[in-house]
Amino acid sequence: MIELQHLEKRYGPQLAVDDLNLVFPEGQVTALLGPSGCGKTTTLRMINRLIEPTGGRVLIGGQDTRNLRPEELRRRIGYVIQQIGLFPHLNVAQNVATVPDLLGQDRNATARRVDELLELVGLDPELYRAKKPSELSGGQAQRVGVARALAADPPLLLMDEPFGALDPLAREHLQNAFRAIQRQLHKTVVMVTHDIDEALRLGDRIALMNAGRLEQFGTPDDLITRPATPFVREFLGEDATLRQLAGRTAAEFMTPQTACSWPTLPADTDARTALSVLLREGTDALTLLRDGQPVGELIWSALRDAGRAP
Ligand SMILES: Nc1ncnc2c1ncn2[C@@H]1O[C@H](COP(=O)(O)OP(=O)(O)OP(=O)(O)O)[C@@H](O)[C@H]1O
Repeated sequence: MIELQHLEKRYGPQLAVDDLNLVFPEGQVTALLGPSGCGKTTTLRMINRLIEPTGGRVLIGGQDTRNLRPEELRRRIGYVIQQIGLFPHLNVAQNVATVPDLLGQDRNATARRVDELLELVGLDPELYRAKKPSELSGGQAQRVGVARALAADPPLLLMDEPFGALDPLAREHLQNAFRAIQRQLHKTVVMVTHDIDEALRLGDRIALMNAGRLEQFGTPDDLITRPATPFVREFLGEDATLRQLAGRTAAEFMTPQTACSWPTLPADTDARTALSVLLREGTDALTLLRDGQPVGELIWSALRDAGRAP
């Protein structure tokens, strides 16, 4: 568990992070969401001491991080950034093995682990193990970055816009891969994003920040249906998907289907509520009912695509 207590970062007169108090739940993904410049990255980097706070403290497993050496701390915490930072002269396997090698772990065990991780992120080890970063697409390099962060099996993972700079299709693939990995590994993840859609889809919890302060901490459902402040309502209101769903029913987005394969919901439920139920259930679809009978399937992508330009 990671706990921020009165965390503060001051740059001259400016407070980039202002008295932030937060507990990131164990085994869950928390999305740090908010507009550009609100302090998301600064907050993330204070957790692994890439940035030193000017006030307050960070506790990891109850231990004050000021009492740990920064290098030691960083080895225990996986870190994924958008500019992946793979070592260009090392091949994929060597990149993934960086931390286990640094820790002097058994070479054979590491080689097996590298292959497992490459499979987990959807890269065939036979094909990719020996490739150099320059031979990878952006999406493949991001996958290697995720595998590398998982290689030392850290209980904590910090991710800064990990799927940014990818085209929408590659981004969605990698988001799905991440969801599948997380279902298996249950890491405690803090993920910075400015993308509402991504925070709703991947976050078990969302911490919405504004000007260095916390506006709301809650489940995606909490933020959509119970915004704590006008800022939260307005920020989520900017999301194209949520805007398109306003005033419409779930039935308008369903595909006819008489089988009952998913959690159920009445077909005349309003579409925003249906979205929040989908997020809460963590499934890809819901079965819609009329008079207790299945009439259709509401798939996540149908709701999301409502907000995308044709
Ligand atoms: N080294 C620095 N010196 C001075 N000001 C800084 C420094 N780093 C960040 N800031 C300021 O602190 C504030 C928070 O920056 P931060 O990078 O944490 O925001 P962010 O929410 O991650 O933004 P973005 O989504 O654009 O990356 C910004 O106003 C930024 O200009």
